[in-house]
Amino acid sequence: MTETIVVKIGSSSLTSDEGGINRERISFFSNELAALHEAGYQVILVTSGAVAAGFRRIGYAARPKLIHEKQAAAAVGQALLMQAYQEAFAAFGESGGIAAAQILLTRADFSNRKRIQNALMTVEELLHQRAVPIINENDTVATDELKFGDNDTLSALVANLVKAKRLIILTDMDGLYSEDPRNNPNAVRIERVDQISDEILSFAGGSGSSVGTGGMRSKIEAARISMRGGIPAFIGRVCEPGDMKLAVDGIGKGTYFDTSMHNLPMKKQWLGFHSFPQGRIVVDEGAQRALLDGGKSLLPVGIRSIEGDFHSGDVVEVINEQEQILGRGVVNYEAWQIQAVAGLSTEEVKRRMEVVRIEVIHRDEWVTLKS
Ligand SMILES: Nc1ncnc2c1ncn2[C@@H]1O[C@H](COP(=O)(O)OP(=O)(O)O)[C@@H](O)[C@H]1O
Ligand SMILES: N[C@@H](CCC(=O)OP(=O)(O)O)C(=O)O
Repeated sequence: MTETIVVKIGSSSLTSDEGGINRERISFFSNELAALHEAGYQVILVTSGAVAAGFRRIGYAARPKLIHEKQAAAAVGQALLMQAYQEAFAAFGESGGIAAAQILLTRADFSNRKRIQNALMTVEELLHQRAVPIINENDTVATDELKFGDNDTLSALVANLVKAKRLIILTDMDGLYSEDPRNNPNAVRIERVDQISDEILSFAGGSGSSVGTGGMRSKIEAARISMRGGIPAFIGRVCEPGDMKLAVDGIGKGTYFDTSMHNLPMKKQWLGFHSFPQGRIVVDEGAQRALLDGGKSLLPVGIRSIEGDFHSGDVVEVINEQEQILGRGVVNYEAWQIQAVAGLSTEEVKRRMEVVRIEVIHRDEWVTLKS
């Protein structure tokens, strides 16, 4: 089977701080992507840069802050960005070059089964035809509260969706450092990460440039989503010819995030990444072990307390007493029912209440999110 690589390029690598596209950089990255394409990979690009590319052209002096101004800038910049990629990719391959295809997605598209399946089918057909799908958030329609905001998360969701061989997140730094090197030149680079611990998260700061948005923090969060879905990730820099291939081959300039997880089926991707939890269940250590290590269902006996007023069939988040998120699942009880039976043994629950299923969350309707 042909392997797919998802590459995410941030605004800071494609545009200048003053606004506008850096055509040289676009041409360089397109060269690097074409080399992967020619090596036989299926290549998907997740690109930022629409706002940064468009704000000057539309007449703003600096990157706008207001949502409608950003959306207007993105509407202008997205066209400029695609035009630049179209021109750059036209130079490769046979008869007219590699076709670059625009796909604009929102968070709402991922939550809607039909829409995301349609998007996936389109992406697969484009890859089959040896085109390069170029994905960005659909900034002009994404509402503030539902925005990805940065494209790091979007790229991890895309990598999961297509079951990529690797997610490559490119930025202006050659990997994750123990601290932002812009603030501390003595910070050391982390070569490999196999678990996103609190320490790793504490290393990551915000964006260093005036055009980037997410900084290292959102990249680490993206790596976590990717790893959860069984997709190894790389965060780093591609600055010399051949660097992209090295990054894919596991010897690039950056940090590698390894995973021993299996790919998540579509249903569990929805549960883990796209559903909207209606409440929280706090569980004890025994229940945590059963859910995380034992592949078991959640029973009333392991429940300490609940938060929120949810109904049977809703998605809830499960946390431990230290408030760490363990995962999400579809709950089989009403919130008031759990309140009545929390901490009780299965026999006692059955004695007190008529329930359709004894499991509060069945393991088939559960996805672990704690790494
Ligand atoms: N621990 C860290 N290691 C490396 N870079 C970091 C770290 N913490 C914060 N950063 C900053 O994250 C920036 C990259 O994120 P961002 O500006 O959002 O770029 P992009 O536009 O490529 O997504 C770097 O330029 C750097 O200043
Ligand atoms: N969709 C937006 C992405 C916003 C952004 O700047 O993201 P990033 O540079 O990846 O932190 C755009 O194209 O401008």
